[in-house]
Amino acid sequence: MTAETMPGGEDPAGTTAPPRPESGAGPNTDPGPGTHSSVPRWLLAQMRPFRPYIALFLLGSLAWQSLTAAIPLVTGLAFDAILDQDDGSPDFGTFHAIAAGLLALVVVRALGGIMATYSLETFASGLERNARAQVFASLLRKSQGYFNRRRVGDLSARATGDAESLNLMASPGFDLAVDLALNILMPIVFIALVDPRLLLSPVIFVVLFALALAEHGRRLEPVSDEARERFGDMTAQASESIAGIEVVGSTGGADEERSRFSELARSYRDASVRQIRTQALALSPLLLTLATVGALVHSVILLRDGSLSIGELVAVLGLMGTLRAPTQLASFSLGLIYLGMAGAQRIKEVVDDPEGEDERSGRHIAPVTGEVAMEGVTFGYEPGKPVLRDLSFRVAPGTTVAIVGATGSGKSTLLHLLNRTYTPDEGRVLIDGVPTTDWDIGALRSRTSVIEQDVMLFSRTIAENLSLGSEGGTDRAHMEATARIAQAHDFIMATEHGYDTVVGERGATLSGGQRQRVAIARALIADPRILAVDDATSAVDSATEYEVQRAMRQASDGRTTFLVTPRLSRIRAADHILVLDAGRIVDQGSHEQLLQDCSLYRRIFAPYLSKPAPDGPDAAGAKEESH
Ligand SMILES: Nc1ncnc2c1ncn2[C@@H]1O[C@H](COP(=O)(O)OP(=O)(O)OP(=O)(O)O)[C@@H](O)[C@H]1O
Repeated sequence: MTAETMPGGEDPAGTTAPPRPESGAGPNTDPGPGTHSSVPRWLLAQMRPFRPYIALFLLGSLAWQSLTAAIPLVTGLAFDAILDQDDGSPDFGTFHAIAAGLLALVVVRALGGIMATYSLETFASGLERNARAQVFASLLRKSQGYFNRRRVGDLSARATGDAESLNLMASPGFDLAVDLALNILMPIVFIALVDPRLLLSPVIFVVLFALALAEHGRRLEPVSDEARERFGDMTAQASESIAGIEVVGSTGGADEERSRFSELARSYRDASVRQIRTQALALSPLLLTLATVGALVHSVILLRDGSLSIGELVAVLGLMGTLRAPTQLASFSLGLIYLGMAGAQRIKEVVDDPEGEDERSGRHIAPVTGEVAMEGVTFGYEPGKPVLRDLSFRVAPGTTVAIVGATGSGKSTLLHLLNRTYTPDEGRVLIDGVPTTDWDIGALRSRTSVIEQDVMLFSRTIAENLSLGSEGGTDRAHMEATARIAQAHDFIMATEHGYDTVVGERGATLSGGQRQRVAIARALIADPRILAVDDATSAVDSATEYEVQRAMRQASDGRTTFLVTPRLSRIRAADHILVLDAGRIVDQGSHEQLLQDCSLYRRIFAPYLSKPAPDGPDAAGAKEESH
């Protein structure tokens, strides 16, 4: 059975890429954030699509357990047929009939067992798959701010280890729990059939056992939560260190990273040991031994009375024996269930987090023409700490806007508001006069491209990286034409398989300048009307820088372009310049106007105007172009 055909593969909870509710693209079955008020309720909702499998599992288990309990009883009858005849001669006719019945019971029991196992495994793996899909789909809907405040490794631990804990909770966790319940119920029913007076010991046992389990569960809950949390911490540290392995290596921080990781691995191990130790401290096996001794003593008394046969005594002891395995496994089963509940809690925290709401799309769909305005925009990454304050400006379609300001003044942040990577806390960002919050996010982003300072490529082919985001891919001719504009075609063709060359993770096998040009080509493929370029080319050699600058110039042709660049010639050539200081626009206008009116602008550029082509960027990151 493939994942797609599994129950729940039809996405009962709106787990896989649910349509945006406002887009009108189809029914959104996502229960939405905050609708599961508790973990058990959330788990029940997850189980709903698997009801037929759960029913088959229960039926199969019932068949297995009832027949397992019936076998000692029927064996007892066989003993009686041989030993307990009034005339002293064994009744082989009855014995053979009982033996044939036993064979039939064993076959039916095996079929029940197979049905139970198949249904349970389908249910368990489906539960894991759906939970994982929900985490992933909900992460894709989250706002950028959500990720800024969380560790990637911990989030991926929720989609992997925590989702797997749901599988283990179902199988063998639930399996053992159901076995346990039936294994206790069945012998009790059969013992009652033998002689209701014999219920005394097992019933006392069941009551004490239930009390012991409840207490055991109370102790297991916190240690299980802690084990899952520590697992998340450890995974987060591992993925951060691996992602930053270059820095770790180049700064000689490997020993420190190793000891940090060892520390977290030790905490996880300690938490797991605490969980297992708590699991092992279950009283139930001791209780069962006492109950079996009680049942034996009671049966012998009744045998002496003559009110119980030897066959019945054998049957009762056999039935008490069937309690042993599930009793021993009860705490193991409970441990898995509590670990699963802890995992479910962590998954639920992601899936039901209302922060995902930030990204809800508006309904406005229209071709973007490229008029951009901000009206009193204030924004901060953290509440109460604005990075941009009260920004206002308006530019016509096709304008090139340069943003200048000291490092940390908020230039990159401003670019991220244009395509609603972030939403302003106050004020409005208007694209063609419509607030970004009213735009259908797909329509807005399909014609608004941002070229980041830190270019991110996926470990896929160059062609796949280039057509990222264009539904149905991009035809090769268009891709090549765009790569030529971005000055990327020649170096792409020089790679081993051209456009089909697979790049390393995050584009590691390409140089900084090459990555940038792939990013420019990628941004241009959708023919955006608004282009935001965060250009930090200072790290590349001058020949590459020239190529990148040429690409940037061509890319901005005919588009509303927002430019954060260290290149003075590009700033000077811009139609409009915004001067940022500590998150405020202190002045705006053309280069000449600003040189005349803005003292900060003059301070930034005066040294380079009197002394062209300096070697490095100044405090504002501005330098004269060398080509
Ligand atoms: N993801 C983030 N989470 C929290 N704070 C952030 C984040 N990104 C930037 N900041 C903070 O916002 C402020 C503005 O950063 P931003 O990157 O916009 O400045 P910038 O002018 O582009 O700087 P630079 O010229 O160095 O690139 C800085 O104080 C920075 O620490």
